[in-house]
Amino acid sequence: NKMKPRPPSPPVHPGALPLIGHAHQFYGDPKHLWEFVTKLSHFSLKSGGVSEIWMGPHIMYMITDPDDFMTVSTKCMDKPYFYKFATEMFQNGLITASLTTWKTHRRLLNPSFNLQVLTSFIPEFNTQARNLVVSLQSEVGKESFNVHHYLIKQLLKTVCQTSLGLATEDKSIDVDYANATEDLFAILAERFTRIYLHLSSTYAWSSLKTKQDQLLKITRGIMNKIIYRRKEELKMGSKTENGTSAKVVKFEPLLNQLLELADTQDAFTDDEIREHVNTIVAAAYDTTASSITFALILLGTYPEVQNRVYKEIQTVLGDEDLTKDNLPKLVYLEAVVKETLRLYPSSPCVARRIDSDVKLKNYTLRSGTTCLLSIYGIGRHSMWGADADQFKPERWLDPSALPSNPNAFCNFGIGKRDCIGRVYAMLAIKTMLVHVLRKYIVFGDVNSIKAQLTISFKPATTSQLRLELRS
Ligand code: HEM
Repeated sequence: NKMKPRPPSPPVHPGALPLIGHAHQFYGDPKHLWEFVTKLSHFSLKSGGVSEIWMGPHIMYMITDPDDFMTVSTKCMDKPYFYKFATEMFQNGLITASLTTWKTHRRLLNPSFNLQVLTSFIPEFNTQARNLVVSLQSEVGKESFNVHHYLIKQLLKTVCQTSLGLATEDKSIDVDYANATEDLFAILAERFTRIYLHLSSTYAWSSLKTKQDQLLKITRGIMNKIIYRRKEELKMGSKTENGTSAKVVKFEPLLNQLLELADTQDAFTDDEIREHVNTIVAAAYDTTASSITFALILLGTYPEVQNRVYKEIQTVLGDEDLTKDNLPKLVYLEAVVKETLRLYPSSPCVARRIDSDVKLKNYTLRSGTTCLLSIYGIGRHSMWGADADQFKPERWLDPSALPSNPNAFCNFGIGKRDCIGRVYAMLAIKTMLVHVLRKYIVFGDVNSIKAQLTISFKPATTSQLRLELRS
């Protein structure tokens, strides 16, 4: 018999039922979803980096091995069927676009995220961080409060500024847009956890779909108005040397860059521009706000780390603003941010469609399945050492103490379909932290925080942080 033996299947997560597989285990609120994802990740880690779960008849693999993570990220660029749930929301935006559209559009968008463009945003990051410090003032000396709430609002404003370049007095993007986007994320997560809503035919009749349509009308309406107005302004030549009609803006916002590409290279339609801006705003503010929240809570839990960050800020910056020259000198702050992301990844799990058999180190993933890549699991892998679960920013200062595997830190994804905003995120996170820590001492206890997963990862506990004025 010359037939090759079938490669072994990865260990199956416990608790599968006939027909529905593990679908019932997904069912629950966002806190439950987070607990379940951590459970799946730990099972995969214990199973040598690959495990299997069944959403009804559909096979999904869970990967927590860095090499296998890299193999899947580079070989498979398309997204699985449940990303399509977000297609109505983001259409041809980078996250949900078809592979063909994605290839051309990613190439066109990459220059908008180069270092020169991003460093031109730093003064705006400083301004927004100062606004955050002012708005936090009312919490000084009070009980523990919901700092994530403040960060969501401030980061949405920041990302909208750099993406849209609205004048300071322009309130086009405000509570309505933020609330609608948050609710849309919650709808996506809820649909994912309810297998009977995976079919578009059943979803079409659900109350969730009705709510989604109403919310989409709001977000589209707001964005369309802004784009239309900007086009008119640019046409009328009110473009200033800053590249925008907004009087005080000193950079070229993303929207203007895209309109220019549309004008000169016929690169995008108006709808596509809206879809890109919408996607980028949504991908940016939520993840970044969560990361800053967890960094502050961790600094509040470990006062000696907070002191060391503060001392570094004093030595490197004194009272100066952040600039492209002094930012790279904040090495301990960078270590704190990376360590926060490693343990509390704001994008803890991404997924790929397996469209042809993929050979991994010990298993072969079958074509027609889905692969979940657990960023959370890689962050807790034993390659980080016996102290993998502990918050120790110092590990980043000693390269010999870090895992030798180049894919160990994969919080922004790996390969061509990685995060286009990784440098943007690092700049924004650091700027916000510097301004807050310079003004306040923060107190928190990370062990008292429950987390939840609604597309991105965030705190579920609302008492998160206390603030005292730094004297
Ligand atoms: C701490 C903050 C952030 C984290 C942890 C994060 C993480 C990620 C990850 C893991 C991916 C890959 C998704 C996948 O493989 O399916 C991704 C994609 C993406 N991110 Fe981020 N991100 C962050 C901030 C940002 C920011 C600030 C922006 C924009 C300014 C952004 C825009 C995007 C976009 C557009 C994609 C899709 C890229 C593509 O498919 O070509 N992200 N992000």
